[in-house]
Formats: sequence, C-alpha cells, structure tokens
Amino acid sequence: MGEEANCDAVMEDGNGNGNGKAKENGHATAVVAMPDVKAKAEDAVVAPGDPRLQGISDAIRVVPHFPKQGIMFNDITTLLLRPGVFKDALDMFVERYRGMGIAAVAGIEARGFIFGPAIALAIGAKFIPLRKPKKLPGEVISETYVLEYGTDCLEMHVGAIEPRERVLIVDDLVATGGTLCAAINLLERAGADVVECACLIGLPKFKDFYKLNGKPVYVLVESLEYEK
Ligand SMILES: O=P(O)(O)OC[C@H]1O[C@H](OP(=O)(O)OP(=O)(O)O)[C@H](O)[C@@H]1O
Ligand SMILES: Nc1ncnc2[nH]cnc12
Repeated sequence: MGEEANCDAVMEDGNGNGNGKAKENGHATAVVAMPDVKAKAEDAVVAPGDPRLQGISDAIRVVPHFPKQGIMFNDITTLLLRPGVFKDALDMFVERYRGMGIAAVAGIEARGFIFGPAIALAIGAKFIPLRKPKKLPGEVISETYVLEYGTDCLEMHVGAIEPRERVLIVDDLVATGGTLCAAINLLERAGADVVECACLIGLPKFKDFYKLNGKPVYVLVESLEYEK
C-alpha cells in the first residue's frame, strides 16, 4: 500500500482505548477520530449499535487488487444501488451535522460529489466542489498530495468560501488521509474554519487513533477487508 499522509494523522478506534469495536462482515460501527487527545468513549463512539450501520457495511463491495495488485478496493457503487441504504448513510451524516452552524460542505472529487451535495442541501449549506486539476474554469488555489497509488492535486475556486465560514469536508473513504489533508489545507488557506471531515469508510491502516491536521474525522464504517 502507499505512503502515509504527509500530515499529522493518527486514528482513534472510536472507543478511546483501541478495543471493543463492533465488527461484522468486514466493517465496523461508526467511529469518530478526535484530534489531539485520547477521546472519551462517550465522545468517540457515534451512534453505537445504530441498526443502519450494518446495512451500510453490508452494501459496500470489496474488490481485491483494484486498481492494482494489493489494493482492496472499497466500492460504494453497490450501496448506491440500494436507495434505502444510501438514504440511511446520508441521514446519519445529516443527523450529525444539522444545527451545527455549518455554512459549507466541501466535497472531494469524485466520490465526495455523490454524498456532499445531498448533505449540504439537507443542512442548508452551500456545496463547494474540490476538483482535480484543470477542471475549474475560474481562478483557483491548489494543493498537491500523496495518495495510495500516486500523487494528485485538489483545486478550489477562489471566493467559494469566506474567511471564518464553518465547513464540513465530505468524501467516501479515508485511506492514508492524504486527500483529506490536502482538502483541509486548501480550505484553511482560504480562511475557512474546518469543523470536521466525514467519510463513509475508514481503512484499518488508520487503526487506534487518528487526527488530520488536528481535525476530527467521522467514519461510518471501517473496512476489515484489507490486504497488508
Ligand atoms: O486517504 P487517501 O489515501 O488520500 O485516499 C482516499 C481518496 O482516494 C479515493 O479517491 P481517488 O484519489 O482514487 O480518486 P477518484 O475518487 O477520482 O477515483 C477516495 O475517493 C478518496 O478521495
Ligand atoms: N482501498 C480503497 N478503496 C477505495 N478507494 C480508495 N482510495 C484509496 N484507497 C482506496
């Protein structure tokens, strides 16, 4: 697998002690990675035992050796084919972020675009696409990063976010954390207040504890189908 994210990234298992996750069929219940300190159990575990999580976990297909040997690809397109489960995932994010004064949801291309806009509309926030290079027509700021299979770059339109606006970053999956780090950096360079990062899936490479640039990462399910 690829390199670690080139920023401060460690992961909390959601119980604050590295143990006790409910794991079934390859994925675990929701966890949130808290920054800087070992999170207390009541802070860290989100919706423990929520019956929706098992359905979400079961709906994610794991494809071995895609796009290259050794990568266990977590495919969310199978979840998208099941509207009830897709809605459960969106609802869980909306329930968490509604009423938090979030002005913007920033979605990461491409799969963050599947979840981010629906969350944004439901919580009354604007949606900001963080795009791969040379896709946005206006003036952009850019951030280059390392990922599991190469390097990439995220871009955002100048003026998409105002200084001090509260923003949630959304993607389908966190693996090394490099993509989320780049998104955090990009938004903070524009003066935004990044509240949290939200992903459907976190890979167990991030086991025990993580923080990304000091920002919490909320993960619905954790994949166990992972080849070292
Ligand atoms: O935590 P990381 O190691 O940075 O990896 C996670 C990122 O990798 C995947 O996107 P990918 O770069 O494959 O782009 P795509 O969605 O356009 O296929 C995924 O959707 C995340 O954005
Ligand atoms: N294992 C994985 N599955 C799906 N998307 C990914 N992005 C980076 N690693 C991934």
